[in-house]
Amino acid sequence: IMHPKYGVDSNDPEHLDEIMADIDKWGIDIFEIGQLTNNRPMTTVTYTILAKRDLLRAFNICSTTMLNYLMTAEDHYRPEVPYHNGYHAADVTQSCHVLLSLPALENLFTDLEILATIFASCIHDIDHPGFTNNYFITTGSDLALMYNDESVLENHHLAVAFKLLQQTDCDFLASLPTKSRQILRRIVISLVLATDMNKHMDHVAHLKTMVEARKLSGADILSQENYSDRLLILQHMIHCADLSNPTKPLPLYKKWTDAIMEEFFRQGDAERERELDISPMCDRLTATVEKSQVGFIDYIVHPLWDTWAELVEPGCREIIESLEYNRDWYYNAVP
Ligand SMILES: COc1ccc(/C(C)=N\OCC(=O)N2C[C@H](C)O[C@@H](C)C2)cc1OC1CCCC1
Ligand SMILES: [Zn+2]
Repeated sequence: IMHPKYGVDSNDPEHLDEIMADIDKWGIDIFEIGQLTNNRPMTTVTYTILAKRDLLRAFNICSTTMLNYLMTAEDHYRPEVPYHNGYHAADVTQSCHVLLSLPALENLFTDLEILATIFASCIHDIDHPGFTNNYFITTGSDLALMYNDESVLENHHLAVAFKLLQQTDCDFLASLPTKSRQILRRIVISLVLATDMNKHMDHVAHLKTMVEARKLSGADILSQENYSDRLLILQHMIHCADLSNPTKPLPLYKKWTDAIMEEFFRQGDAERERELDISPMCDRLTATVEKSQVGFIDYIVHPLWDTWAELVEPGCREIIESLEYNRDWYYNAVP
């Protein structure tokens, strides 16, 4: 069967063609893609990237099965959640796609590792309820009970994503040899668990150590051999993509900020309602949005991207410049 060019139908195919021409570029407008595809940004972006990278052919993946899985997965993101919905999944997937194409990483990863990274990105927040791990732990939720308070949401995203493969005509990995399936599953689990903010500091430290060690030994940081180093780079990559909003063109970044703040404020409303302590930055009555973004960039996003930039230099100089421009904009916007 023939499928639409980007896997989904559009109310304005010419306009979609124009936008999708930028699929390899940092700063593509994910919101516009969603509007042109009846809220299917994740399916559109992921299918286009897999097809463009020839991964469907490389692994003999049937397009219909792939689209069945992607649509079903996208249906398991919650549209009523302001930030952690299908738009964020599409954004992180497309961002990883661009980072995978950085010159410094050329020929480093196998097709299976690339397929695993794209798959992990598009499902990494699936069925996200719009509250933080801490909220589920503090309120003694079933989810926290299920996962013993350890990376609660990230474990849930993985369980949901792999369970969906069992739905009729959704197992796009059916044609992979068992060994490949096992390797892919291991990488996907490792990458989604790496998006847990609790692991952030360890991550940055671990990558810094690796970069320093490689510099001292004079070895080419990005040579093929070491599997665990390649996995570490992919973990850092998806974490960078997950925290890439402040590095995007300002109009997009501001939309992401509005979305995350509304999501955090709804959590704050629930905490106020339940007479719990209101989490940091979650109180809509006292929040300082601009100041919080400056702190987020200075303490979390900039150090993360600085470490990444050292690894792939000079590949993400523009991204860092955009981050620093945006930081100054929010700094000057502080009332
Ligand atoms: C565009 O802005 C954001 C985009 C994404 C996020 C997410 C999903 N996680 O980010 C890390 C996080 O949740 N943190 C853990 C703890 C709540 O302390 C924080 C400083 C960092 C947060 C964004 O901004 C936040 C941070 C400053 C105001 C709201
Ligand atoms: Zn995420």
